[in-house]
Amino acid sequence: MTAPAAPAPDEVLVVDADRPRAPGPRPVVDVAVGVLFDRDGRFLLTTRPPGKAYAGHWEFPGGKVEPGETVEQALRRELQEEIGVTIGSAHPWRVLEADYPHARVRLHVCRVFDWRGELQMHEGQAFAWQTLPVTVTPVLPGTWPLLRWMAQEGGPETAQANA
Ligand SMILES: Nc1nc2c([nH]c(=O)n2[C@H]2C[C@H](O)[C@@H](COP(=O)(O)OP(=O)(O)OP(=O)(O)O)O2)c(=O)[nH]1
Repeated sequence: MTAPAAPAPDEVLVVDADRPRAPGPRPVVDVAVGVLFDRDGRFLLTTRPPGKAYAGHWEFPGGKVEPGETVEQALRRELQEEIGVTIGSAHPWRVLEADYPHARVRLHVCRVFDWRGELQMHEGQAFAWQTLPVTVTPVLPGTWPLLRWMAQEGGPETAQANA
């Protein structure tokens, strides 16, 4: 069975362009990212755990898609593993390609309105429920475009209506 074609990105971002990359073509790593809303229309940001690239930077929770997984399955697994919540539907929203010194990633950003469970930070992350403009710092470079898209699109009511 052939893998489904990769979706065209809505935007391509080069991060820290002055820092060296491995020479030659680099594989693109698929990442499932969740914009999780609470009942008050706030969204969740978490910090990148110690030991990872850009540790301590704020991002939307998520992680790499494993072979054979759909984006929704990957997001469900990652959110269970990392923050202890079980999600219902994940609504595909946008795709961002980010070229970092450590990796090239394709972020499949989904919106999640339906989830249950108590937040548990299993990897020692900090978390914050946020509205725009966000008050946490530093924000991961590859998270800024998502926040900009949210600002362009309006509040959570608009997000849910368009999901
Ligand atoms: N989760 C998440 N990742 C993001 C965002 N923006 C962004 O550029 N990224 C990038 C950073 C990383 O290069 C990549 C996510 O990979 P990761 O290493 O955190 O994934 P993972 O949890 O599966 O990690 P591991 O199993 O290798 O430890 O996506 C975002 O808002 N959320």
